Amino acid sequence: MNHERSRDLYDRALSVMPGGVNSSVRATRPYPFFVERGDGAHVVDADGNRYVDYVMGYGPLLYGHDAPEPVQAAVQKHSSAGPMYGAPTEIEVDHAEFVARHVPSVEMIRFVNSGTEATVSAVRLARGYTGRDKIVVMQGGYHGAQESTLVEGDADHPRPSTSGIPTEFAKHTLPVPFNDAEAVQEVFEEHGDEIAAVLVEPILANKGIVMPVDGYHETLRDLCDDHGSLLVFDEVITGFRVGGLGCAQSKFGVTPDVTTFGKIVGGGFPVGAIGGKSEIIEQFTPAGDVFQSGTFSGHPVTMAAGHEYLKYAAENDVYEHVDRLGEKLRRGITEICADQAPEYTVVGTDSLFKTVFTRDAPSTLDGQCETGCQQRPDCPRYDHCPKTGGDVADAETERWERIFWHEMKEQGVFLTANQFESQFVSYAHTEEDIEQTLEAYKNAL
Ligand SMILES: Cc1ncc(COP(=O)(O)O)c(C=O)c1O
Ligand SMILES: N[C@H](C=O)CCC(=O)O
Repeated sequence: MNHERSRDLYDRALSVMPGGVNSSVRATRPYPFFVERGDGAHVVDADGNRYVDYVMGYGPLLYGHDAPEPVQAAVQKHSSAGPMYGAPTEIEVDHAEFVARHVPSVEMIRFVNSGTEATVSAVRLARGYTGRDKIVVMQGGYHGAQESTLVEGDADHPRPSTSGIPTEFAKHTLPVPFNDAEAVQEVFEEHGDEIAAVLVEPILANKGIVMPVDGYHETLRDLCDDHGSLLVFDEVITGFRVGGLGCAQSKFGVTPDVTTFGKIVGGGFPVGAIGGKSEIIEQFTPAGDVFQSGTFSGHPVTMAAGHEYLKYAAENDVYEHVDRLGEKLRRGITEICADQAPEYTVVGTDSLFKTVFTRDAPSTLDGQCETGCQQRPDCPRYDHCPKTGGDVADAETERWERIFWHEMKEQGVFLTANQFESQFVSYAHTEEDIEQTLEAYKNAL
């Protein structure tokens, strides 16, 4: 493939943008391809190369690059009618009502502009509501570019995971290993009456894809109830992707006090949201005294796109389609791995998928699970499935980034460029795309 124009654009970008990009994950080595346009499930780069796209904007694009006609019409209508006012609009109410109707934990919602803004506001809300400072997070969890959660280490020795965050800030954050009930119980024994919230992605979706083991979310729910802390599900990735319109909380049958959203709820436009019980969400200003505000919040174009996105999903076979193709991909890749790379583990659920380049040979070689990792105890590879962020951090990340990702790209398949980011099937993907992708996996692996 020829990438000359992308290389030239990257040269120009490097002199005016740090690392040549506006978000770190885009800086693939030796240089990223620059996208000219999307087309259904595909993207076309500046050199005219076409790829089957599983990055899907890192998750928002449930329909691929051609939104259904009602979405496009609503976006055009609202952009030509304003596009914004600094005053409330009916479409914000429509969208809030829709989300509240479908997501078990949501009675009220505040829309913001990014997933990061949603989790920042959720943490402030939890602290304001409980009058406590500490939050529990999962090692390997990701909640955007915010001070309270860019923290690594463990509950005894938390430290900022990036420069620019005062060490003092990190002492209010208690990281625990995902899926380890004992570890979080111990933290509650020691700090129970100081903990404002447990903030957790219901599925770790920024560290490979790690499913919760049976009973883990129930344990978190019980601990929060017993200690007067809030359970916050960060559904920025899983929201309206896993578990359909009820989100991951309906799939797992555990209702958090607060849910953060982003990505799909904005229909491809910048968005975030914090939803939950009225009694809690009403602590936000101006109803309550936890300050929260934003010039672009509830932007009519975003609200219209998000609302039509979700309405279309409610009225069509969207989740049936993306989940079926997701399963087909996971099964196909699992079969290829069983044959060519049995030490690798296929993970994911619904329309999420990833291959974790696990280093150790599996403890059981006589059968791969059929649909990728669902953390089912009866699966022959249950022990081998990643259970924590640390299990994925140990995978062969260099092999993914330096070799595999490039091989796939050269065969016309655009995957997320590191071992940790999820990949997404959209409504625009076809059986033919899946076949092409599996053929590429076969060659690349
Ligand atoms: C689970 C989760 N929370 C929060 C965020 C932050 O969202 P944004 O990038 O829109 O700020 C992301 C992704 O970036 C995410 O995956
Ligand atoms: N991990 C992030 C969200 O899911 C990747 C998107 C980004 O930060 O650009």
